[in-house]
Amino acid sequence: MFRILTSCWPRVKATEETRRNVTIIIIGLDNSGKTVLVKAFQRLLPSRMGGCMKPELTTLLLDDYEVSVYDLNGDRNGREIWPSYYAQAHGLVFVLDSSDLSRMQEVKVILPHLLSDERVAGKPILLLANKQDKKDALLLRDITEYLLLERLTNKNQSLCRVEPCSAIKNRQRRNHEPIIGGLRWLLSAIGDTYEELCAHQQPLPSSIPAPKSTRGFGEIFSSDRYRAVSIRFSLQHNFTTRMGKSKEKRQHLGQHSMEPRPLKPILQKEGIIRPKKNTSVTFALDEPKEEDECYGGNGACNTTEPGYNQSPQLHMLRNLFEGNPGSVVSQRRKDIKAFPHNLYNSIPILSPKLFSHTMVGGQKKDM
Ligand SMILES: Nc1nc2c(ncn2[C@@H]2O[C@H](COP(=O)(O)OP(=O)(O)OP(=O)(O)O)[C@@H](O)[C@H]2O)c(=O)[nH]1
Ligand SMILES: [Mg+2]
Repeated sequence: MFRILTSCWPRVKATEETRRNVTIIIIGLDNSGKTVLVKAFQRLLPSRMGGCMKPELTTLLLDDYEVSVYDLNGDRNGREIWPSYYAQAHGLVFVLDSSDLSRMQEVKVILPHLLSDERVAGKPILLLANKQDKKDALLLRDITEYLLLERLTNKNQSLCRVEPCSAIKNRQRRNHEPIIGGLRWLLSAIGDTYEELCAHQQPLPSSIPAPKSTRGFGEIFSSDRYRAVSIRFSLQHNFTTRMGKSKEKRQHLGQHSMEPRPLKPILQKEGIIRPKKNTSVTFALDEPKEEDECYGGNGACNTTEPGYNQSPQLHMLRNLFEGNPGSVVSQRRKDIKAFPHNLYNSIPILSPKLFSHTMVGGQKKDM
């Protein structure tokens, strides 16, 4: 017995030595399901709680990573302290409640601020579209279109993957494959630029500032949900508002006294909500041209490989609207692999600076 243990020890030690320490933060509006998700991770993976000093901290082991996960509150006060954690995080998980249409606009306002923060820009982000078990849950393609995710992630150079999930879906492990798969993707995206991310990492401030009562990030964006849904948008207009007010003013949602309007009928009217169908939607984007690859600056492509003789925009659009199932994209086209699960849709979005424009509603829009 002793001999068996001693022979195993070098291997365990080697694993510990090669294990990478990664910090991620889990954020999103209050009630989106962050804590339930963390509990699911704790059930599914070897884990350690942060103890009484840091109740928001959980440590997970997955693959070659030891992951410190901070579950941050999403209410108004909680949002004020998110920024204290940005510089320490290697990557982010943003959780949204796919069924809470009345708060989608809040998410839409928060995300650009989050992704453009200099402590966040360029870091990989996993967006978990939670509560897919609810019958009103929005489809992934509607969420990504509405939140302008492709544009946002390109602009801020952040790799982003959107994963539909249900944190409370019954407890069998296979039902949680989307969240484990999503976490794996996040870790591997972090692993690809680990040294660079570590070089910019800063430790948590010794004391996290208490939320101020002055008007801050949390207050601007967490104002009452019915005001938030009064913003109108349309696919044709790239979801910009039509209120004729200045951009800055439009972002301060609370300033408008428009009648609250339910979001779902607007989405339906604008053709954004399509019949519910669990088809997969995948973006497949290339990195900028390498010597031996196609898609030069002029968009020309000489390869004869099947499926590669189309512009990246068209390819992306085809995947988006024809719902090519079952493919997943890693950072380069040549690394595209079979998608490991088919329980839910998935939209991995890869966004090195690739496009000067995007296709929305069949129209070319400048970025
Ligand atoms: N139907 C359904 N309910 C869920 C799911 N995930 C979480 N919930 C419920 O949503 C509510 C909020 O979940 P929490 O995990 O506490 O939300 P949170 O994001 O941590 O909220 P804050 O800590 O306040 O920011 C709870 O009642 C959960 O049971 C899900 O996938 N489906
Ligand atoms: Mg919570």
